[in-house]
Amino acid sequence: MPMTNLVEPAPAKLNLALHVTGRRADGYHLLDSLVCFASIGDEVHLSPGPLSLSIDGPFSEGLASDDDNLCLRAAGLAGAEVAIRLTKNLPVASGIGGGSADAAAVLRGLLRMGHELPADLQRLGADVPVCLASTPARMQGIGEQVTPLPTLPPLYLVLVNPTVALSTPQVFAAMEQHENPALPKIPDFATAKALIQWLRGTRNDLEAPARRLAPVIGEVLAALNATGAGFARMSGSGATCFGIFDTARQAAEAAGILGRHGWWVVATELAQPPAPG
Ligand SMILES: C[C@@](CO)(OP(=O)(O)O)[C@H](O)COP(=O)(O)OP(=O)(O)OC[C@H]1O[C@@H](n2ccc(N)nc2=O)[C@H](O)[C@@H]1O
Ligand SMILES: Nc1ncnc2c1ncn2[C@@H]1O[C@H](COP(=O)(O)OP(=O)(O)O)[C@@H](O)[C@H]1O
Repeated sequence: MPMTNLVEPAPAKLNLALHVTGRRADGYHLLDSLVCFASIGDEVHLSPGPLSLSIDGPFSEGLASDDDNLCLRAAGLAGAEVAIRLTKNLPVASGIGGGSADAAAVLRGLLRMGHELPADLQRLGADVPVCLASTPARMQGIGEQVTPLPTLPPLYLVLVNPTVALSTPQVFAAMEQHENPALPKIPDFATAKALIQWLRGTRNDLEAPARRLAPVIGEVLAALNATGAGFARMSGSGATCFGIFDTARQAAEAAGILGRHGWWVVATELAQPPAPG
């Protein structure tokens, strides 16, 4: 039965590993990425009505509710008349898929309201297909090949953004080496330790160019390591970095210490899969 007013979470996307394996003739890059989703995220509220968007939340300032907003673009592509309220909890242009996660949440909500998924989701953004399911996946191609993975072990995460917005195209353009090896075989991870061990054999190929554009990323990674992260890396095109901690308590304590830098800091865990239907 189609639903009317509803709320859809838009979980933050994390690229636990991100290899750039080539570049297409149109300039888009081929990726091989282990992607997961955090319980922190934006929130999308949908209700029937003429197409409209209002934005609230800690990062609403500086994000226009105009036709370029990915929420409106997603609803427009689906041909839906819907009133959208976006609660923007995630920093904008920060490598954790905020815009793509929002677009995917609007599309999930519209599905629940009885609409159909539009063709060619990638017109909205390379990350939209993986954000649609918001469950752990291997992402390949330019983002259109999404292979779901088994559930990951519990992860106690701290996300840190030094409040520097990085433009995704600029970070790709600053890469020096576009052809890098693919990810090693992804096993079924029984524990966080096993996952970390595997991550040590992988990279984020966008980290070096992002650090050249925003050297503070190096400080963030050093600070995560200094507060006891078992593993720390930048996500996507940055500048948000994640640390993996042994326990929720250690993550919360580290977040308290890291918050003193004046950065955006949050302790979080992996997202629960979205409710079916
Ligand atoms: C790098 C990644 C990794 O997950 O994450 P973010 O840093 O954006 O979170 C994504 O591929 C980003 O996805 P998304 O932010 O949706 O990118 P899009 O809007 O489609 O593309 C923005 C620009 O990034 C470059 N781009 C994007 C994806 C890709 N596979 N190759 C590219 O070269 C292109 O210059 C493109 O014009
Ligand atoms: N709903 C939205 N949330 C965030 N950014 C949006 C949204 N709609 C459009 N954008 C635009 O998309 C760009 C990329 O933002 P975002 O998706 O947050 O970053 P990233 O791709 O690095 O994860 C921003 O510069 C912003 O202007």
